[in-house]
Amino acid sequence: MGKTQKKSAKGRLDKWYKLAKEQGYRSRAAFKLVQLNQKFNFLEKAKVVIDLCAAPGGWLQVASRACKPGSLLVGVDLTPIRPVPNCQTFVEDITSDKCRSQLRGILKTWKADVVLHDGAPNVGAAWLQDAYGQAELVLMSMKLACEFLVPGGTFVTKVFRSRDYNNLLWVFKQLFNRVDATKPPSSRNVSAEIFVVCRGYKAPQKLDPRFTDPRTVFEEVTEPTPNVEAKVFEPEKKKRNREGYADNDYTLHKTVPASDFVKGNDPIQVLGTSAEIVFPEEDEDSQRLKNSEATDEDILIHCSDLQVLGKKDFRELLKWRLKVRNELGLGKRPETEQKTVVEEIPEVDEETKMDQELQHLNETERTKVKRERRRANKRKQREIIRMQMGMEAPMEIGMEQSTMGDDSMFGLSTAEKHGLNKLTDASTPEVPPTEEENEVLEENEEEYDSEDEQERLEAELDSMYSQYTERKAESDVKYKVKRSRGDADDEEWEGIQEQASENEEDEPNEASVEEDEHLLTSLDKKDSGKNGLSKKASLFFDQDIFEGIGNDDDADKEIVAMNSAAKAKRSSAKANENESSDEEEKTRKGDIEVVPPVSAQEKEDDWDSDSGDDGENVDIVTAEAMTLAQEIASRKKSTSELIDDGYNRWTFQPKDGLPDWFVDEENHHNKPNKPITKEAVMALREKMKAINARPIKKILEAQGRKKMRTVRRMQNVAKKAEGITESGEMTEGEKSKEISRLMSRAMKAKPKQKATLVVAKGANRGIQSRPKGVKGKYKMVDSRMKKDLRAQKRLEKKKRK
Ligand SMILES: C[S@@+](CC[C@H](N)C(=O)[O-])C[C@H]1O[C@@H](n2cnc3c(N)ncnc32)[C@H](O)[C@@H]1O
Repeated sequence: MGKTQKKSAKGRLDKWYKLAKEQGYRSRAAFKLVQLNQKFNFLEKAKVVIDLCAAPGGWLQVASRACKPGSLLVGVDLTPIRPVPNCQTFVEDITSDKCRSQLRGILKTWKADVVLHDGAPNVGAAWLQDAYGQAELVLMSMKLACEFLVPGGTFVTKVFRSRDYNNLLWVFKQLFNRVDATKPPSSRNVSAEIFVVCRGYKAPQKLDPRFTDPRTVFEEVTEPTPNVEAKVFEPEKKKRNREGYADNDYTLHKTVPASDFVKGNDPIQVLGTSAEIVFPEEDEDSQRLKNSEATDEDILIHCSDLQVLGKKDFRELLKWRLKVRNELGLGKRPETEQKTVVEEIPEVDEETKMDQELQHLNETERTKVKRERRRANKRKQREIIRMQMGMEAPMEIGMEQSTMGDDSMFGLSTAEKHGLNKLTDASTPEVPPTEEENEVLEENEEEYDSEDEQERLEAELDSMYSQYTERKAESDVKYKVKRSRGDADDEEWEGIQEQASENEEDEPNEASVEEDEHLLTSLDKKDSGKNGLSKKASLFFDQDIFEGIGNDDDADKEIVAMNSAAKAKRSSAKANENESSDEEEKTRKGDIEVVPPVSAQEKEDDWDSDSGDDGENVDIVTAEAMTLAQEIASRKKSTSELIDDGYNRWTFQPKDGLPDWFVDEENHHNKPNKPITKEAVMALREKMKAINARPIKKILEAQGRKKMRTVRRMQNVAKKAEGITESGEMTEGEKSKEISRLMSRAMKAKPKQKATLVVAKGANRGIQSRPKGVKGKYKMVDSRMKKDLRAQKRLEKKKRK
């Protein structure tokens, strides 16, 4: 960087040239489109692309690689283009009517998503003339683009920085929503070319002919006095006042040494008239400036092309100049210079008036849009309230599932937009907002600053989420099952003990009562010689923190008393059944029993009593539950271990006040990873196999019906047999014969009525009703079926032989 690039034949063979060779592009220009597309992303979505002035075809190659397969790519140029895969090309002058009709013939009723234009008349010695010719060509290409572009389409063109540059830009802005001028890195600095990407074609019903008439567009605008300050400080606003290259001075690329810019008294003049600030090696001061700490990469980039800088960049350069002036010991800026900077930009010309008018119009438009948005929000809110009151179904207000994606009300993006970013931003470091962001923020603040508004939005968010879950449950059975299972799981996990006592309400399980009692007893005994505690436990309880616990631990005693009372209640129930034990009798007397440490055997008994019949009939359906069940059954885990396991980082996660969608997401993703064993999985599989092996309900019902029919038949036979035995007309032999005949008839299943097969051909082809002449059950078949059957029989016969 810094070195002036020479526009010599050797200079052309730069890295882009080599890269183009390497990647098989026909021209180094291809990289310009690659880089433009990287920045603005217009090719990926395009289905129809027109490349005006396409020879030798580099841009067409890029388009054919970037667009979707099957896209229509058309290239036109004065010179023939060698065939490019997936592209159609023809030779024509883009300014001619023939070109237009040929394009129409290829595109038929289609419209182009992107129109590219990289045309340039052969820039020779007569620069001024050629520059005008190029600007005219651009205008013609724009005219063609307007005819073929879809609304919202993109037009990419190359423009030379000349007198007409600003006029062209002004026209583009009238026809497109966004106009960006840029110089891709692969475009040589010495070249005056600049690329303009115009997005969002407004597609006016009638194109004002003045926009495409070179005489009107390039009409001279008289500039009373050149205003360099305006160029630097208001480059966007004052673009139309730029006079391009000075008369009789057609040097395309003016450079100025950095030392001149820094030492000089009129930096603004320099910035307004030069194309590049260079750091020549022979200039000691410039080199010092280059190596200065204040000179970062951004500054070097700004210096390399002043023509594409904006207001902010110019300010940065001026700030940098001040810094390095101090470093060079040049001190403060001379008075005159300071004056220049603060000086007000003179306004008053007609152009400024037009600008002001335009600004005013824009302002009015913005206010209108804002008002409409606010109204739409209010309407939506009213509709939601109506819906919540059951006055309207969600579909009636157009909240379909499709809107429930990222952009939906509970999508994070929307939530953030509506000021709910607190939820997601907690850990994000604060980044100072840019000017544009500030504007947006201010707008948002204006609209959503009140707390009521936030609450309303949250309520809206919640209600839409519940609708979403309902819809999801309706359409997704799996989700329904999962949710119903999940609801049970969703109850806050309060540890195993609490859950157990919840289940049994005021009947705490015996093991837990004894655990508590045992703990207290152990604590009691701590002072009196730590009986019953292991050495490790004794050491643990020896710590200062436990001092005095054993003496006045009323709370714990209260717990034990409560547990004992519950136990007493249960014991009395048992006593009624004459099954009272000694222990229970003691409890009935109201004693707070001091239980000796539980021995291994007693512990085992605990397990036995735990697995008692009063437990709920729990169905184990997950591998985690099966693992736990096996551990309990095989006594790998004790009660206290289970309780300990119940306390983890998920145990006391507060869920109050959190929105449902957030809690659902948490339940889905943030959950304990409970261990499972291979045995548990196998056991579960076996269980499922056994369940699957059971006959299904319908079969069971059919079997039952059959049984019932047989019983009824037998009852009938019994009645008839009674009649036969009582009859006096028959001999004993005849009677028994008749009865056994009746019996065998009743036992015989009625032969199934066979269906008549009717071939669907001739008059029977495609009929919906009963075929003529067919009685009873029938089945429509095609001739093929019968033939297949015959073939099968033949084969079987053959095998038997
Ligand atoms: C810089 S080249 C285009 C390079 C091309 N984009 C690529 O990537 O290979 C400029 C082209 O514009 C063409 N051109 C100039 N005036 C034209 C016109 N009136 N109609 C059609 N093509 C024109 C020239 O023939 C030349 O091939």
